[in-house]
Order: sequence, then C-alpha cells, then structure tokens
Amino acid sequence: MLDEILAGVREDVARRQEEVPLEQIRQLAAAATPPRDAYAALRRPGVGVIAEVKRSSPSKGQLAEIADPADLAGDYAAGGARCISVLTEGRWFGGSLEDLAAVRTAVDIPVLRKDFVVSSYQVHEARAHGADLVLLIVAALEQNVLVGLLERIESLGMTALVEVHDEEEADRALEAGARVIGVNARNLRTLEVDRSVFERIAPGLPNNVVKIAESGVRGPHDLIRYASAGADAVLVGEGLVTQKSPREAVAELVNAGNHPATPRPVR
Ligand SMILES: O=P(O)(O)OC[C@@H](O)[C@@H](O)c1c[nH]c2ccccc12
Repeated sequence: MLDEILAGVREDVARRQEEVPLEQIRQLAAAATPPRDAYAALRRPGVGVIAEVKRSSPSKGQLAEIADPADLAGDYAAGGARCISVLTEGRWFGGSLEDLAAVRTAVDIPVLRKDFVVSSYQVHEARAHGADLVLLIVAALEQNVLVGLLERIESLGMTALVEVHDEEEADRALEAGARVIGVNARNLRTLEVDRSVFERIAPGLPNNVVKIAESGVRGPHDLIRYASAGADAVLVGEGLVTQKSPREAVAELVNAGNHPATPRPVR
C-alpha cells in the first residue's frame, strides 16, 4: 500500500513543481506567517489531543464529507485540541494544501502537514501554506533523506513529527535527531491497527522526546491506555470526523487527558 501511495505522491509533486518551481515556493515559504512552536505546545502538562482533518482513508474509503475544513478545525480548537493535523494527500485521503492553508488561518494553535513527504520541495510547500509541524514517515525514507528533510524542517523553524512503527524505525528516528516521535498503531504496508505497538516502543524512547500515539483512538479509554504507556499526546482522525459533534468529542478526550488520575510522562 505504502509504495502505491508514494508513487502517486511523487507524480503529484512533480506536477505541482512544474507549475510553481522550487525557487518560487522557497520565496513563498520565506514570506509566510512565522511558525508556531509545536514542540512547546506538545510538552505542556496533560495528554494533548492532535485532532485530524481526514476525509477518507485507504482502509475505509470516505469517512466524512468535511465541506469546510476551517470550520471543523475551529470546532476542534474550541474543544481544546493542542494541534490540528491536516491530511494534504489527495488521491487516498481526499485532502489538499488549500485545506491546510484554510485551517491555519482559522485557528491559533499549531498545524501539522500530514502527508507523504519525500522531497524538500514539499517542506517548503508546507511552510508556504502555513504548516508548523511536518510529518516524516521513516518507512518511506532512506536514512540520509530522512536526516536531510528533518534538518530542513527544523531550519525553517518548524517541528518534525517523525513517524515509526517498530523498534528499528524508532532507532533510525532517534539517530536522525527527532525530538517528536509518533508511533503509528497502523502498519502503513498492511493497514492493520495494533494498539500494543506504542506500549512496546515508547518505553525505549528518551524522556526528552515528545511521544505521540497515532491511530486507533476511539474514545477516552484508548487515550488513557496510551497515556499509561507514556504518551504526551494522541493523534485522532476517524474517531473525531465520524462524530456528530467533533467539538464535544475532542473535549471528552481533552478532559480525560487532563484528569488527575490519567498518567503523565515523567521527565
Ligand atoms: O483515523 P485514526 O485511526 O484516528 O488515525 C489518525 C492518524 O493516525 C492517521 O491518519 C495516520 C497516521 N499516520 C499517517 C500517515 C499517513 C496518513 C495517515 C496517517
């Protein structure tokens, strides 16, 4: 699955780059409104909620229409989300860079560009559309490319969220210098969800690394389970976009994350 998605992404990037060349997107990135400090936001006390704008997924097809992503993001922020994640991949997830830009102007919290980033062009593009955080998927990148992209993201003042799915990838993320690591419970090759992956990997990560549990959060009890294993934040898509009131659904998770009985990471 991952390889098929990546092939489409490379085609789409090449097409966009023909229209807006690298030099131009660099200038747009340099002129963009300054990045917000996502690292600081994610280190605040309590388990944070990163709420995702996600229309479709390769495993489930369409999840929600989301006619107005800015509106949804506003609801997430009102519910107490720490950051907003915006899927910008179009073919499988139904997202776009326009969604990212619209969300960024609608909220005052950090915004993640969630995509399959394989080139520095996409990093500048992320910044040009307002991103504060950029996802890097270790399974999709050679080590030297991972290192280069991570440095590029941080040098533009953004934060890299480095996604892993097993111990070997976690070691590669640390070696690359990641300070925010996301453990995806979903295997991007098979699309299967295994919530125990976070419990296996998180205890091996250093205290100063921000740990994010990604995928499979259906409600407060999954958040508490991830928190017990050391999560600083959870990243939630399907479990929010399919709710009648996404704002209340976020608020419920945020309340669970702030509850005195909910474990919090030691540092
Ligand atoms: O909808 P869920 O199960 O709450 O998952 C959200 C998020 O973790 C998922 O969208 C995701 C995690 N890593 C990714 C990488 C690419 C695309 C999507 C993702």
